[in-house]
Amino acid sequence: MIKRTLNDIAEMIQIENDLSPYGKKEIQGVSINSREITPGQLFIPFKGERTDGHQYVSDAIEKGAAAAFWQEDVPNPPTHLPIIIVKDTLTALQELARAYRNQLSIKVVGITGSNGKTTTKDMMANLLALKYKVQKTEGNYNNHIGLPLTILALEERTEVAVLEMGMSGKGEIDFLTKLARPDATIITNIGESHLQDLGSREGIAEAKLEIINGLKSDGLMVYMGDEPLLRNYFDSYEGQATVKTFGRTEQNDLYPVNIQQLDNGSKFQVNASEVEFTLPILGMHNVLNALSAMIVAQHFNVSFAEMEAGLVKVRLTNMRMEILQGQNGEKIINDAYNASPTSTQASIELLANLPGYKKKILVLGDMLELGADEERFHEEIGLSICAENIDAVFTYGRLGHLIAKGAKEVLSEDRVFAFDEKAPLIEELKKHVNDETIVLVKASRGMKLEEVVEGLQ
Ligand SMILES: CC(=O)N[C@H]1[C@@H](OP(=O)(O)OP(=O)(O)OC[C@H]2O[C@@H](n3ccc(=O)[nH]c3=O)[C@H](O)[C@@H]2O)O[C@H](CO)[C@@H](O)[C@@H]1O[C@H](C)C(=O)N[C@@H](C)C(=O)N[C@H](CCC(=O)N[C@@H](CCC[C@@H](N)C(=O)O)C(=O)O)C(=O)O
Ligand SMILES: Nc1ncnc2c1ncn2[C@@H]1O[C@H](COP(=O)(O)OP(=O)(O)OP(=O)(O)O)[C@@H](O)[C@H]1O
Ligand SMILES: C[C@@H](N)C(=O)N[C@H](C)C(=O)O
Repeated sequence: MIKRTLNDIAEMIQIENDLSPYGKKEIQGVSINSREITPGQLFIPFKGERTDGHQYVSDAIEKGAAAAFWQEDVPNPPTHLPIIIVKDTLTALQELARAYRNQLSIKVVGITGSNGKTTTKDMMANLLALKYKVQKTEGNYNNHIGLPLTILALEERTEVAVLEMGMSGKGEIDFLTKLARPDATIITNIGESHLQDLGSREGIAEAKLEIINGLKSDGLMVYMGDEPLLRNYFDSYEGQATVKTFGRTEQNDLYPVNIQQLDNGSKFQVNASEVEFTLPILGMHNVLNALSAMIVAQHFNVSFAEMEAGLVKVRLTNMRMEILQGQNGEKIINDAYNASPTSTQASIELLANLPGYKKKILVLGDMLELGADEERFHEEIGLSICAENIDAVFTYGRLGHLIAKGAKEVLSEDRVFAFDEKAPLIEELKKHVNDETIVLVKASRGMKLEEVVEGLQ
């Protein structure tokens, strides 16, 4: 984590404060939450939806914070305390992170895409940790606040930082990538996430492609080559970066062969090696996520034989294809972190192809932020369900009724159940599960469908 004096920090964010007598006081790390302060940190207050962090500056320092920022338009700064007056605390956080990143002799991998950023980040970190001291985005800290916090948590001796870059609007990735200045970048896919804000998949692709704006000129750009919106862009790309593709088809630089679906993951080989890889994470989409990380790992001189050891140890951030056990002996795939049409289709494909279960049940909730076509997207999900592979569908939420409507076109009505409340859904679902059943649970973050998973356990 960042360790600098207050004088250093004033210089790094280019402000002129008389910090005496505190100028030589050193901070260790940064926090935006006084409830989580650890000794020596710099506390950065934000005006939030529920309260203003400036109310907690004195409290933070009493709890051991070494110093705090204070936004100049907030009255009554506690001048008797070690504080740095700034024009805007968010900008100060971001510029401190930018300056710190530029002082570090570190390689950076930036990962974006509609789906799979967090998963790919976890896989990437595992592969690079075989050879390097690696730090990565924790959880989903991937935006204009989370990414700067992640950078400021980097140790001076860290060799590679794996940073997740999220967005829900144009210009957001451009800001993040120019701050992080990555040496390698990945675009996992182009789905429909945040379509409401971006207007079209073309708009989503344009926003994701901003990641190349911060890529080092001799850097590596890796993208999902089966996506026409990306391939069309790179077919006329004239930049100096090395461009590599991954995907299902042989048009890509790296693609999987001899894929075996296991009950807890996949075995596969790739076109560029004889090594057989085992990925203890379900789903073909996660094989693709692994391929993107493997291309970057190869760029960092990690061998395929070493990658085999790295992939077999991958453990994902929770609620992504998390395999759990229910009260009645059923297996549960908790994939409830988030959902869009692309990620939901990937999960339905996974469940349909999973060997070893007599009964397979889908529990699907609303997919949010999809814009004007949201109802069509949900009905199409229902229509896509294959009656031969899926035994029952339970839906939750207003838009879940549209999934049910589509599902009833392909499954008999007695195999489709739509609910507006979680408790009755859980009660009915328990009647349908036993030790030969597997249940997959998926919806957007805002639906909190993990509460259904908890109801089964
Ligand atoms: C600034 C902050 O901390 N926000 C979080 C806070 O929000 P809220 O406004 O409710 O804060 P409060 O009013 O409660 O408090 C104000 C501040 O005061 C501090 N404080 C309060 C009380 C106290 O006793 N002491 C205090 O110090 C407090 O800490 C505040 O700083 O709480 C919300 C609920 O927990 C958080 O959600 C909110 O976090 C915001 C959203 C945030 O951006 N956090 C980042 C660190 C982050 O990276 N969060 C990720 C999610 C990122 C994300 O959604 N990514 C998108 C893509 C990017 C979209 C982009 N357009 C965007 O807007 O994000 C994606 O799809 O992945 C995470 O948490 O997982
Ligand atoms: N390559 C992929 N293609 C389609 N769906 C995917 C892919 N990778 C992951 N998913 C699905 O997306 C869900 C979210 O995965 P993950 O958290 O890694 O993505 P993310 O991009 O970080 O998501 P978010 O933007 O919501 O934070 C997973 O539970 C999985 O269902
Ligand atoms: C908060 C934003 N990153 C997100 O995940 N939106 C989804 C669609 C949700 O809120 O469920």
